[in-house]
Amino acid sequence: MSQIAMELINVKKTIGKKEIIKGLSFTINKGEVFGFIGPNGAGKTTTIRMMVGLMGLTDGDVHILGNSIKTNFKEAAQEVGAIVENPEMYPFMTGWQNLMHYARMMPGISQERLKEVISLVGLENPIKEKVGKYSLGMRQRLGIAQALLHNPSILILDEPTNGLDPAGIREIRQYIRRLAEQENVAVIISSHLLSEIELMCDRIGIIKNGELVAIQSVNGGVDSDLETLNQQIKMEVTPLNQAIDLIKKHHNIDATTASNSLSFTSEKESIPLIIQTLVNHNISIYQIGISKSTLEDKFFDLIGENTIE
Ligand SMILES: Nc1ncnc2c1ncn2[C@@H]1O[C@H](COP(=O)(O)OP(=O)(O)OP(=O)(O)O)[C@@H](O)[C@H]1O
Repeated sequence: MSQIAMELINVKKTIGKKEIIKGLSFTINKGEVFGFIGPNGAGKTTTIRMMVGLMGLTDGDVHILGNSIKTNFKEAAQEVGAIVENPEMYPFMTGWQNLMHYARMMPGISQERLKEVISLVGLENPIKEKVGKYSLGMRQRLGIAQALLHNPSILILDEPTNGLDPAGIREIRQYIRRLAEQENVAVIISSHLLSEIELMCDRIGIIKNGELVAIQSVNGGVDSDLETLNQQIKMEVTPLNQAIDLIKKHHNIDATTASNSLSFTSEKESIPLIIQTLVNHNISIYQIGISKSTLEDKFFDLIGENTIE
């Protein structure tokens, strides 16, 4: 069975004379959290509106579990749950009553399913309380529960962390990861704040001016089309200068120094080889620290801007 949940095939959108989306093609897998990132005005919301059928495509197609959104809209749409604008909730009704209200509009949603989605987003305790008393994070989770009622294979969230405090973001992150890992739901999240969603995504697609700039595996996945993040390595060694020369000579990497350490960036696969070179030349290694260069650095490199606002 195919692992592909959604496929964008050369999707284009022109509004008036302006080409807003200029031929986007990428796939999203089942059980994957995919971040859709770009500066304000890049075209994220427009793309998402097309993915969920709220807006027509000028050209190209979106396949959802193999069904074209153009020719098999009904089959495609029933596999998608989405929060595109802020979910409409009635503050004077309880969480349960709000969900019941939506469930009545859809055929075949059982009370069991309601309980299931409530537990998926961890709202068992406050579900009998009025939504007016909920925090923004709880309201977002209720919105996710609502979007999941009809058991879709794909959940699309446009800027789900907007306005949330760090604790709220952490909670959303937990439940989204759980959905992907336990329910095999493909989750697509858009954001212009990379640092907020970096930790919850498996892959990130960066969009700028309606074009895909890069697709990046967050944890350095094995997918061959994907560029993995370089590692930033810091080593405390002696003698320092000899170590720098050896790294340059044998691995063609320029290391820099700070106090009695050296640092450099390299692919993960090269790290053991570099260590071996140093050990073979009797360099004493006291400490090694490895950190990923942040996706934010990469993001700014790619879009060539210093700020995303
Ligand atoms: N109905 C429309 N008519 C004309 N231009 C539009 C329309 N909708 C969007 N645009 C333009 O298309 C571009 C992409 O907008 P979009 O809202 O998709 O970006 P975004 O990446 O979601 O940005 P944000 O992070 O600000 O939500 C912008 O330049 C916007 O001005």
